[in-house]
Amino acid sequence: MHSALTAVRLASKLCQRVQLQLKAGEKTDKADESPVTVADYGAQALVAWSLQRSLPNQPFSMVAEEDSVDLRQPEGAGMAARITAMVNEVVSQEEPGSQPLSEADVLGLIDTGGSEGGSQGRHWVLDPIDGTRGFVGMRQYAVCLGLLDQGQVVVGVLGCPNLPGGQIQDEDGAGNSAAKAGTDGVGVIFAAQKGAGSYAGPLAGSAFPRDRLQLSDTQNFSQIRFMESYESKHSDFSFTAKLAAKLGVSRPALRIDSQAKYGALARGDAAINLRFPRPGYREKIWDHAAGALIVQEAGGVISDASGAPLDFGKGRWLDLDRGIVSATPAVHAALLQAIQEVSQSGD
Ligand SMILES: Nc1ncnc2c1ncn2[C@@H]1O[C@H](COP(=O)(O)O)[C@@H](O)[C@H]1OP(=O)(O)O
Ligand SMILES: [Mg+2]
Ligand SMILES: [Mg+2]
Ligand SMILES: [Mg+2]
Repeated sequence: MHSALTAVRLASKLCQRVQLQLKAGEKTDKADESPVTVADYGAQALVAWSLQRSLPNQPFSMVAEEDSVDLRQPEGAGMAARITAMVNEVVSQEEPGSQPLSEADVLGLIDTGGSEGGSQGRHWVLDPIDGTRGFVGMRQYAVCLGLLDQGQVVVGVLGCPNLPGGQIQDEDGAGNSAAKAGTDGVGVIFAAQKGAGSYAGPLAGSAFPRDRLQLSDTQNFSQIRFMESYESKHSDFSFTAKLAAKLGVSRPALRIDSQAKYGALARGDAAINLRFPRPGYREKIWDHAAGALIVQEAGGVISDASGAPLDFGKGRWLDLDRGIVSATPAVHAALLQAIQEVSQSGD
């Protein structure tokens, strides 16, 4: 757990610096049209560097989102140099006097994320920046690190540099319009260990997060609200609006990017998190592993749209029925019922 916290904090530091300096043109779009920035790559390299340094005698396997293929093309050379410089800036602060990493070292670190994972052995699961669109748009994003042991998530850590430390009250108070990283009380780290609970605390500093998260269940649908993606292309807002109406949830949706939603759910900012991507979209394990454990250890429930638990031991992808839903237990049960009814009604 200590190594995961350290790795996420270092990567978050790099992301915060890059977000402050974001320049147009330093973003590429992958084949699936999702953006990727110097910070996505840099954060992935730093997490690999930090974990290997903290745990030198353990076999290292990591399932992570990015790879260095585009950076090894001639067009990627400038970006690779910039990433190497960013990574070295953080490394030299962490380990003063150390030999700087070469570009080849950094590309090699990024490529340690190519593991297939699975139901055997231990594998780190990393999304170096979840919510890259939020990152580029100066909204929410999260550095997400999980540890799989025999196919089960046993550790989950989320670094959320732009998340307010207190509960989000109003819909646009979610840091969506103004990233205030570094200002007082902004920046939260969530951590969970299987069987040992979920905790939240300040991202800054190095203290173990101390606030134990325990969800209180409710059936009061007129009071609760749900969360969903900020990006309409990531989830079907018309379906979620029908679900909310069916449940009697009248408060407007809280729309924020990334797995910061899972942290927000675990601390009670909202009672439901809904995600219904377009048909054919394949969910990846790094988009949910850390957040799922944080929700479960706080007393929440997460499943696919049919109620089946998520199986993180099947490789890089999740195999599931339509969407992913998480909520407090009684609300989750009502939600599954509502999903069936709204799907059957066909309107
Ligand atoms: N077309 C898509 N549909 C659904 N999710 C997507 C799509 N493209 C990228 N994502 C991923 O969805 C997650 C963001 O969800 P949300 O909108 O709820 O924050 C991210 O992991 C993002 O990837 P990435 O990690 O590259 O940002
Ligand atoms: Mg991406
Ligand atoms: Mg992601
Ligand atoms: Mg990502």
